[in-house]
Amino acid sequence: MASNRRNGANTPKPSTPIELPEPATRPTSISSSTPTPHQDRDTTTHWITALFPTPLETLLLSTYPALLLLGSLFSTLSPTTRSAPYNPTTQSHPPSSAPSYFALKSNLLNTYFVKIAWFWVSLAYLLFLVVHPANGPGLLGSRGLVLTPKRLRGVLRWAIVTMWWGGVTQWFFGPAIIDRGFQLTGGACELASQYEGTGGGEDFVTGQACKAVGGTWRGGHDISGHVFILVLGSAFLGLEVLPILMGLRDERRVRGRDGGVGAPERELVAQEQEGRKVGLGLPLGVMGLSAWMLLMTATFFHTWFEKLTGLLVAFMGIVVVLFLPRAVPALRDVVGMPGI
Ligand SMILES: CCCCC/C=C\C/C=C\C/C=C\C/C=C\CCCC(=O)SCCNC(=O)CCNC(=O)[C@H](O)C(C)(C)COP(=O)(O)OP(=O)(O)OC[C@H]1O[C@@H](n2cnc3c(N)ncnc32)[C@H](O)[C@@H]1OP(=O)(O)O
Repeated sequence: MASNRRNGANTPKPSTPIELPEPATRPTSISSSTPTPHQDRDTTTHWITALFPTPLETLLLSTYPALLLLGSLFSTLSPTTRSAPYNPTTQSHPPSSAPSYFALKSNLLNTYFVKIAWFWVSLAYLLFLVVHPANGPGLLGSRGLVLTPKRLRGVLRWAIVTMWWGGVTQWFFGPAIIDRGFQLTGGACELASQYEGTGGGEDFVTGQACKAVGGTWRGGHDISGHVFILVLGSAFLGLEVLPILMGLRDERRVRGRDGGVGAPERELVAQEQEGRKVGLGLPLGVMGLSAWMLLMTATFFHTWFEKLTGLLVAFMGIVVVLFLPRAVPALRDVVGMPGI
């Protein structure tokens, strides 16, 4: 239904549509003109429908709530997990009675993947930008790296998503948004006895600082940082590479005048194929690991409400960077859209 409307079956076309080179998965025309009064209603409808995800994007985005539900359901139904003691303060099962290897905080994927997940997401995305031929002549080609507008806008979208990750988990003009939310909902640092009577628990305004002095970060709502970072990173990567995966935009393929592929062109085609493999391999790998760790997080850690808020805060960043520009031409002119 939504896709029919987006494809213009029922919606009158705005007067001066910008001709964007649209991949198959995008809305077909987006107006940048100032609406005249009689166009207001149509323009509003168009503005809203432009924000809707395409069917493929809906499929990608709905895997996140589905994985969270699946994990939560498994933890409720599995007799082993249900009967294992759970400590809400540490948000985990005590290691001595952990129902699975992935229920341990020290599991290898948690230590080397999730705990530094933004490094992996950034590496995968920046590599995709610099080697994949859909973004312009790439690092692996004999023509060398060309700084195309697509690459610059891609870096800008990454920078904005990175700022959202940083603001939510690291620093937001003081404590990060997760820590501020925890305190606003009544949470505080309960200090170990040796610190009592010194500065007081109020001195420790982040969960990390509190745990570092042996205190307990207790009482407020703690958004799941794991759900947040896994969803934000993998949805960003997924929505960025989807148009290239599905649209099969092959405009950089080099052909001779007769339409055939000659010897120098063959070399270029081989380089481009290498760029495609390397460029897409890491993002897809990071997405796969994220899906697995999201399932494990949903199964063994956090309450359902902490997982839900982690998901919603991640989606907020995705909507602003990847969906809002479709409806706001001024924003689109600056940050662009994936694949375009
Ligand atoms: C065209 C021009 C191109 C220009 C570019 C040029 C070249 C490009 C080429 C190459 C580029 C090369 C390099 C670029 C690469 C990078 C640049 C970017 C640099 C970086 O960017 S570098 C930053 C790295 N830095 C991170 O990336 C940190 C990520 N980190 C976090 O942001 C937090 O850490 C977070 C969100 C994870 C908070 O998490 P949290 O752990 O505190 O909180 P949560 O509420 O989720 O968990 C409560 C308790 O449950 C446990 N728990 C839950 N789920 C679990 C599970 N599934 N398994 C085991 N334990 C689990 C937890 O372990 C915790 O336990 P406990 O507190 O005791 O640890």
